[in-house]
Amino acid sequence: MGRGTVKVLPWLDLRGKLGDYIYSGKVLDLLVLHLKIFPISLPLPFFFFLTQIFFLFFLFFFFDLTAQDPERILKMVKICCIGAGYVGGPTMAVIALKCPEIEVAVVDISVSRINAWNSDALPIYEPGLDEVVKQCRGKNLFFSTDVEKHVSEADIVFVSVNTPTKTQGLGAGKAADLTYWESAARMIADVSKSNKIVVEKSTVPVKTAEAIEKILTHNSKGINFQILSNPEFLAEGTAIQDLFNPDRVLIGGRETPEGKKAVEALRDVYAHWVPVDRIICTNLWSAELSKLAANAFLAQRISSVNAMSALCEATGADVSQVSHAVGKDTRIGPKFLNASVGFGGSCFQKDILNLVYICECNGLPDVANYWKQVIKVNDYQKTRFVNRIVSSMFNTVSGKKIAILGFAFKKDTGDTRETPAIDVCKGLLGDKARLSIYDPQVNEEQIQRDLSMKKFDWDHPVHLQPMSPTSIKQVSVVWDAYEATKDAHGICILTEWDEFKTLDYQRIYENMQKPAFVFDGRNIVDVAKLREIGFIVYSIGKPLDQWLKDMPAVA
Ligand SMILES: NC(=O)C1=CN([C@@H]2O[C@H](COP(=O)(O)OP(=O)(O)OC[C@H]3O[C@@H](n4cnc5c(N)ncnc54)[C@H](O)[C@@H]3O)[C@@H](O)[C@H]2O)C=CC1
Ligand SMILES: O=C(O)[C@H]1O[C@H](OP(=O)(O)OP(=O)(O)OC[C@H]2O[C@@H](n3ccc(=O)[nH]c3=O)[C@H](O)[C@@H]2O)[C@H](O)[C@@H](O)[C@@H]1O
Repeated sequence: MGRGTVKVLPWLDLRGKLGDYIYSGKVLDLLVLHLKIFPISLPLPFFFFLTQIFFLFFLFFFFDLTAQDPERILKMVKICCIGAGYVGGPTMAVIALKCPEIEVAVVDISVSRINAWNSDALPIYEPGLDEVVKQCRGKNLFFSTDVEKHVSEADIVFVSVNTPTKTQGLGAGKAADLTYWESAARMIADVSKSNKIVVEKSTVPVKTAEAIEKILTHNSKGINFQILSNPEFLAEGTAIQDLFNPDRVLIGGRETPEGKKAVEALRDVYAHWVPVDRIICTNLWSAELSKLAANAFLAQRISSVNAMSALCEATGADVSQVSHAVGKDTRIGPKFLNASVGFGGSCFQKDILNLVYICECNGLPDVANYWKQVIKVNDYQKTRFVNRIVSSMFNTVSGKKIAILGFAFKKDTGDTRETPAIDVCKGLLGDKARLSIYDPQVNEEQIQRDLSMKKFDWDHPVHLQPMSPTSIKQVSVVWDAYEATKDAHGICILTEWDEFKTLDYQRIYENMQKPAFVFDGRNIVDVAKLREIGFIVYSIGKPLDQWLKDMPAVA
């Protein structure tokens, strides 16, 4: 490998591109490039032949490509990623697409997941993913359960396994459970016969690299392992876009000559499509902590705006107007200021709990308490939403049908991990409501499983999760918003799917019990229009109907 020094100047960047064409055998592309540079040669075959020869000489001798990259010519670089999940799958597919000369194997202990990756129905729904996988699968992208074989053959091993919150023992409810990480590290040490770069892709506590280094070096049989931290910042629903055009790529490594070489090698992979000024190289601990910090900052913005939404309802202000005015300040910026029923997803809560635990372990209880508040406000927001529903429906929803529109934690994903819908549904079921749930990407089995699973149990490999949870009788799952809302007393919008904006609310109103309520947890409906139809509308952080003012919710 080794275009590490190559990307600094534009003409050297061109050399990199030419090198890629040569190494990946794209002879036709090379000829096209040649014609672009010497268009005059097309009608003159002899001149074309001469300039082609000149062009190749120019490449090999002037730019001295062979001397720069002897290893790349002799040996195709192999990457293996342990963990074919929401991060491992899309990230490796994009690396395979952007680096045709690199062979990428994604491995997992879950047979069903790997089978799905090898089928037409991929195991995760992510816009644009299908096309990327289809372009590379079977060429330089492979999905396999033969974990050991692919790890032993790889030059770079990414580890992208689950890092759930511990549910038992020391640090239960906060600390990260590194069981899967540790078992992956021990397996790497066991099967390796050549030097490797091991990359932390999972989100891990600060100093995990040190622990992993110890496991690897104590079991290494003389093999050299370099550990890098390369946290992932993609968001679900926009993963492919985020991977194609990341705000930054972060690589942390040891500040030794070997560590720096390893950082350079990984930087070379990303440099195939990410501009070098967006590839940030730091020490290991900064990279590990930056990931936790980034998620904590993002979640904090949502809790801040959600806290404001409660104040808006109390005062008659409109949270969307407040967010807009605040976000116009260029120091604050407009993103991530949408009030909601609460943030969900597999990482925000888990990573903040992890951060809190690290602060406590480092004797910083005040810092820990500061971050804990972000989660407390999130829980408050979900409880507040449920209380608002129950109190406005005469303080009881017992036996009433409530339509739940949207169950995924955000639009454009089928992921339900830590979705606020779970807590809202559980709250309503606790008050004996009957729920009719519709989400365009989440099926009944998943919803029943989510509503019966214990907190944090979801974050384990699929085959280690409870197999057949008892299904909840008061919950039905339907495949149409109109079916879900038929004869319902109220509607809760819990995911901001675009299709919920354009439903025929007049038709829905006519088929509902009266008074008919809409509780919009995502601020996507046209409140004035719905009120005109006859609905009593609650929209997070918006001025309240007289009805709602008369029935205050106790948070
Ligand atoms: N989901 C997301 O959007 C993001 C997640 N992350 C982090 O990335 C890591 C992975 O997250 P996801 O991909 O969402 O999880 P996931 O649950 O979708 O995937 C993890 C995969 O690892 C496999 N696995 C576990 N132990 C294994 C072992 N020893 N050998 C082989 N395979 C094994 C599991 O079967 C599972 O398929 C977590 O640390 C998470 O915090 C980081 C950024 C974004
Ligand atoms: O570490 C991770 O797992 C990832 O977590 C988040 O990505 P993700 O959880 O996929 O989705 P987000 O777009 O961040 O949304 C998280 C939650 O916050 C909610 N949200 C988001 C933005 C907003 O303004 N308001 C709001 O309520 C969303 O609806 C969703 O429930 C981060 O955005 C990623 O950078 C990070 O890599």
